Amino acid sequence: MRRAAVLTAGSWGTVFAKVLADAGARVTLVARDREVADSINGRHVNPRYLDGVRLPDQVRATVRPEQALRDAELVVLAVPSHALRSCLLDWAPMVGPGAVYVSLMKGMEAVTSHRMSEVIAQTAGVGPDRIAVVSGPNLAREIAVEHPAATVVASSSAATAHQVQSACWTPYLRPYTNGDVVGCELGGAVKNVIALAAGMLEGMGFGTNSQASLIARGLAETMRLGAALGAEPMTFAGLAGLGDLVATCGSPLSRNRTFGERLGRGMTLEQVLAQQLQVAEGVRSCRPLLALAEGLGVSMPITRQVERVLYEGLPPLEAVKDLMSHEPGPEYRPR
Ligand SMILES: NC(=O)C1=CN([C@@H]2O[C@H](COP(=O)(O)OP(=O)(O)OC[C@H]3O[C@@H](n4cnc5c(N)ncnc54)[C@H](O)[C@@H]3O)[C@@H](O)[C@H]2O)C=CC1
Ligand SMILES: O=C(CO)COP(=O)(O)O
Repeated sequence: MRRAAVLTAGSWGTVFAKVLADAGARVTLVARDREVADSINGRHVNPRYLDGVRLPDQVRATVRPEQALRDAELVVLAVPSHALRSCLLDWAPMVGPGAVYVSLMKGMEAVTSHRMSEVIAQTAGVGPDRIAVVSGPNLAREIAVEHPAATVVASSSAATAHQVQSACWTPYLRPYTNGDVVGCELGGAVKNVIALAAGMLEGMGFGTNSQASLIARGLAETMRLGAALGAEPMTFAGLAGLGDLVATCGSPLSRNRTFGERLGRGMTLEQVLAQQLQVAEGVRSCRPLLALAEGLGVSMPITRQVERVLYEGLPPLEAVKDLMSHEPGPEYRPR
């Protein structure tokens, strides 16, 4: 039986632990809190992040990472992106020599603008053949109740991608492989910023044309950045690109969209943050994404306006007016 460690027991980590167990693995889920671990072991539920969903018996929980990592063939990482480097510095020495690292995360590191697979390679000291990324339209709560969905497993190693694909193929989750790690990670990180903007539009009362225009132009700026970084254009037409943008921008389950909606209704960043119990990755990722884009001479006007709303106090309606007043040009331009 395949052995997997999932760190940690937040929303997506808990649901992905269920996916792996339903696909036949023995899973150890690392919780930060003993109460959560006890509840998973005793009652098979994670009341803090996934109330009402029973986890399979093959999911066991611990608060001790070394217990989970000791014999894990798959090390699945689901922490907020800003915490990954410091977490892995602790965890990587406990990981066995042949284990594959699987990133579920959709964010960029502040200051370095590194993608999560880059942070894994640096801190764990492993080559790209031992890293895979899972991304796609995968709202945790829907996967938890087994609504059918598809996802992408990206790795530069086809063998690793296939290994992770077979580890997470269930009757309700259909994983496709993709060799384009850069494109899959960028799709996941940028869509969170665009979902913040989608929420703002919702909060201001705008309709479907506004949302669809945002999704299409958000995809355009994702693709420009991707092209500059050598990503495959077709990745953005797939699950980790358009698929995830549509899911996240359209769903009230999205934390990023909900965060944006509150800003659109007039709340301040501090007020929204005070209510936020789970991570909304776009809030921290928009700056490193912009820094990356600026360094490459790529224009990301929507991401820039989201940053202005978040960190410069620009009212969302002014951000919309600004975007609408730019001199209109051709629909596609490389930069
Ligand atoms: N929830 C979802 O629907 C999906 C989430 N993701 C991505 O998965 C990643 C994790 O998201 P969620 O599990 O949803 O987040 P969450 O907010 O529900 O859970 C975060 C987990 O990380 C732990 N944590 C929080 N701060 C930490 C720190 N400073 N150091 C170490 N651990 C810390 C928490 O205890 C919790 O176990 C994010 O990058 C997110 O974008 C990807 C696909 C779907
Ligand atoms: O990545 C997700 C769906 O694919 C989850 O989005 P949120 O983090 O906005 O909830």
